[in-house]
Amino acid sequence: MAHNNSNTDSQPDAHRFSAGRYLQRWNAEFADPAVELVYRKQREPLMVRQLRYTLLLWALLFLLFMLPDWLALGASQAFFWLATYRLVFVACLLGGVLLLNKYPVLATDGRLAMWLALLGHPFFFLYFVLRPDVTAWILGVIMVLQISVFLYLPGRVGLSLWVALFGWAGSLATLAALGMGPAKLVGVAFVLALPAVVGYYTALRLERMLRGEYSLRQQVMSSNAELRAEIERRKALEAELERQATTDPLTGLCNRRHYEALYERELNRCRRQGTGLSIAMLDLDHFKSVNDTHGHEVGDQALVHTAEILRAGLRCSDVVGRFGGEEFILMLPDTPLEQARVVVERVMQTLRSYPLSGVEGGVRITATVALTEVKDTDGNLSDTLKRVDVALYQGKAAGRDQLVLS
Ligand SMILES: Nc1nc2c(ncn2[C@@H]2O[C@H](COP(=O)(O)OP(=O)(O)OP(=O)(O)O)[C@@H](O)[C@H]2O)c(=O)[nH]1
Repeated sequence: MAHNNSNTDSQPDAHRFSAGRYLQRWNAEFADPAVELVYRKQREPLMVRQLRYTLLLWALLFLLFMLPDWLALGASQAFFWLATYRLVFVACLLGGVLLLNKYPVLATDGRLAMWLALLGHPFFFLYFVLRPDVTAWILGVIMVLQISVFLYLPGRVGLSLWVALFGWAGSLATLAALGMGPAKLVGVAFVLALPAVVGYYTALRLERMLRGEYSLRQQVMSSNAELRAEIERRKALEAELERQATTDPLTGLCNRRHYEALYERELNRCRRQGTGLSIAMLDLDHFKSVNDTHGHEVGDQALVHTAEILRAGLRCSDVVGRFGGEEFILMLPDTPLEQARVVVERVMQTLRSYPLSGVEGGVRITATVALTEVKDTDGNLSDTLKRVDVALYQGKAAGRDQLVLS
């Protein structure tokens, strides 16, 4: 497979990870290098810890095994060479730990561990030369090493394979150089190959499992993110639908349906608390001529302008609505008629004082307003509005731009 886009974000697309399908067969690494890098980055802290312990353990074992050397070889030249190799190699291992602390990426990159493992192997080849009496033991140790290279080096099966091949070939070459016969060499080749093969396939399965599990986790996380985004989108859509269902699209004020619901709620509350609820109907004067003179668009602007003045001139708890046309309705909870009158007169005055700008000469707007306080006999909004309509009609007939109480 080939992916062209190299995404190094911490969460690459889910479809790039369909449950390990994109793992390379021979080393169980992601075929997409970008995905492989992201995966290694995520494992880095754990791998650094593990590799640090492994290197320190190797260093300790290398030092400890100096004791059997001493017991077998005493203060001989062979001991000196082996001890020197041990000390140099231990120094390299400790250097590796220091490098690892400074560059944590070396843990998952795998090459530091590979070079250290390659450096450690010739020690055993030297052992073959200096201790021919314990060849079988050395072969045993190398077999353990073959497996441990796969199990303890960080998840780069491909690199571990090189180390195992080097140990296998180096051991055979050394033993051949020391005069081992072909029959024995073939036997040793098989014996040494066995742990390498077992180690390789075990590590391959382990790495495949780890990356497969990582892939699944990424898919789940990505699906969750998509789900969350979809939920957010639907919530926004619902809110928008709700807004459209309850507001007048031109002015953003409450529409009639919503207004009636709010009226019910406020009326019940005001009756319970014994406070007055006043309702005013505001009808713009000669609005037809605004449209006729300046055009429908300016007429719309005048409606928006009026809505802004109404909203700004009232309390937050007051409710302004537009029932269509050039009619606005004001609901003033907890406000008896006399107080409402003051408020409405103030709003009418503001309307008079602020003509619609942006049009040559401005558009002067006035309104006729009918105001009433909801009575106990009013069953619903229509009952109240009937009274208001009559008052409004009277206001219009009486010359407009005036407030009529009913
Ligand atoms: N621009 C615009 N005009 C509207 C809208 N709704 C209603 N109108 C206009 O408002 C005008 C209302 O006219 P009329 O009912 O005669 O009332 P008026 O001209 O204000 O006269 P009076 O109320 O008697 O003072 C009509 O020309 C409608 O077309 C709207 O949403 N936008």
